[in-house]
Amino acid sequence: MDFFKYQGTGNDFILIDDRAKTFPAADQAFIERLCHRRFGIGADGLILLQNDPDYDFRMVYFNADGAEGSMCGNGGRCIVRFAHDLGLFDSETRFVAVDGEHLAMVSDERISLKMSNVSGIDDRQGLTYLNTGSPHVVCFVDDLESFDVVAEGRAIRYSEPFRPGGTNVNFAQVTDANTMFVRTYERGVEDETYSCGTGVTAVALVAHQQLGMSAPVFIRTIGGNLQVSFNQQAESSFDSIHLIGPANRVFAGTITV
Ligand SMILES: N[C@@H](CCC[C@H](N)C(=O)O)C(=O)O
Repeated sequence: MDFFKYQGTGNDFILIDDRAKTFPAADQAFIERLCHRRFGIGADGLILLQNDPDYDFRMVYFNADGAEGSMCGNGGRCIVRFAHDLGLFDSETRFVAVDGEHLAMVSDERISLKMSNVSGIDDRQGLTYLNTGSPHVVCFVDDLESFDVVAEGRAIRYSEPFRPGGTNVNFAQVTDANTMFVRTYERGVEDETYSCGTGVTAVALVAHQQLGMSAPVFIRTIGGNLQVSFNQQAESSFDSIHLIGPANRVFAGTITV
C-alpha cells in the first residue's frame, strides 16, 4: 500500500489515495501504529482521499491515536495539495469532510482553505471555547516561549467543562497589532503540535472579538506562518473564513506491515 507524507506548517500527515476504498479504516490500532514516531511512519494524523459522487473528493481524518477525528484545517490544506498533485483539479476545488463542504484554491506557494462558519464563542468556567470544525479553547499568555504548553494544555483538555470529548487548547501571545504567536496542545495527538489549523482559526476569531484585531490576522506557529481571513456576521458569528498557508509533500513510501 502506497502512502504520501505531507506537512502544513509542521503539522504532518500520512495521505492515502483510498479511491478504491480498500484501506482498513476501522482498524484503529493499525492507524495508530502508522502514526507512531518510532514503530511507524510517524505523523500527527492520517488522511484518506476517497471518491464522492457530489464532490471532487472526500476527506476522512484520523488523529494519531487512530480514532476518526473532527475537521483538520492543516490536514485539509495538505489533502488539497495531494489532490492537486494527483491531477484531480486545476486551481480550485470543492470537497467534503466530516464538517461538510469546503472550497479551496491552490497557488504555487499557498493553499487557501474555506473553513466552516462559526456561530458562538462561549465562556466555560472562565475559558474561551469555540468550534471551528474541531473544539478549541483559546488562552492569552505573556511569555509563550517558555510556557509549559503540554502540562497546561493537557490539564484543560481533560478538565470537567470539556468532558467527555475533550478539546484542543491554544495558547496565544500578541506580537504586534495584527499578529499572534500560537502554540497548541492537540486532542488525539495528546501533545503539542507544530501548528493546528482549526486552532489558529479559533485564535484569530477570538483575537478579533476580544482584542479588536482585523482580518486577515497573521499567526506565527513553531512550524511556520498562517493567515486567517473572515467576515463577522454578528457578535460571535463568522463566515467567509479562510485558512491560508503552505502545504507540501515531503516523501512517498510503501506500507509493508
Ligand atoms: N491538527 C488539526 C486538528 C485535528 C483535529 C484535532 N486534533 C481534534 O481532535 O479536534 C488542524 O490542523 O485543525
